[in-house]
Amino acid sequence: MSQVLSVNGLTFRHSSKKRWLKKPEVFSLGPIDMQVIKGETIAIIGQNRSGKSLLAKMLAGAVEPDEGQIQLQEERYWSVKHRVARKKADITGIRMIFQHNSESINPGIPVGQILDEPLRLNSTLSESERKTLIGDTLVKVGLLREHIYFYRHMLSDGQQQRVSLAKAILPNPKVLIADEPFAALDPTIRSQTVNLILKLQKEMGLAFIFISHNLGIVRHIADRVIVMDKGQIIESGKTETIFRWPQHEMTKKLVLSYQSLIPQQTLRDPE
Ligand SMILES: Nc1ncnc2c1ncn2[C@@H]1O[C@H](COP(=O)(O)OP(=O)(O)OP(=O)(O)O)[C@@H](O)[C@H]1O
Repeated sequence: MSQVLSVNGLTFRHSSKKRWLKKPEVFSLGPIDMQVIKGETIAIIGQNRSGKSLLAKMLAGAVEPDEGQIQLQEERYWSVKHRVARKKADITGIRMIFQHNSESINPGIPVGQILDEPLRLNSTLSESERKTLIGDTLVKVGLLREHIYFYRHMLSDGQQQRVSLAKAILPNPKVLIADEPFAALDPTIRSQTVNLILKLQKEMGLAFIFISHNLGIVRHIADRVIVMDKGQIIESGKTETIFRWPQHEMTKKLVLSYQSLIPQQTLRDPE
């Protein structure tokens, strides 16, 4: 099994300077160690403000850690010691999608242009190659080539989610990170999106790391679960092991509150 991502000693120390308009508060995260294998799905769970989003942002390169190292395959993607300038290939290797996906789609620009911009900046492809790639990617996420002419207001929530996904997978990343990707979607679109991501993972060998409060989805699609509390990973393991034999008190609490939402009949059913 090939490892795509390796994280060692990743640490973030809160400094009020970093968020000068927000209320000062003390928060530090890590040190975090984690390994990700090609094609696997990892869920990050935990209570509010446990540091899940911050970890995701550091992995995606949106927030700079204070210490540690992130290695994407053999390439050092980020390291404090070496302050390596991230190469284009590295930046496109890990991509992130957000919960409020419509905000990531500029309302004044047609879909084709939105998708072309990062390609234009990060690749050496010609205009016609980019157009073909964008069309193919739209089809891959279940949209039409003609959607390049559409503006945000002409798209449904589900279609907007697909555009965000298309944007994320265009540079053919190794790892896709998503912060609550299913939370804002209604149940039908949610299950379509889940299936779409599973399909893309199979086709592209994409590793998928997602944050979710929806433990039903977590149990359904994650191979492994990472549990966070107060900026630390307090427990991690195979999904079924975590759900059946949670060790840490916080994990027990999360699993119990999830089980209380499942109809009792389902719980008592023999396997
Ligand atoms: N860019 C940042 N700079 C400094 N501090 C941050 C940054 N992003 C988040 N934090 C701090 O990290 C802490 C954890 O927040 P985070 O959003 O990671 O939690 P979370 O586990 O994702 O919570 P939720 O489930 O509510 O989304 C908070 O105290 C927040 O203020």
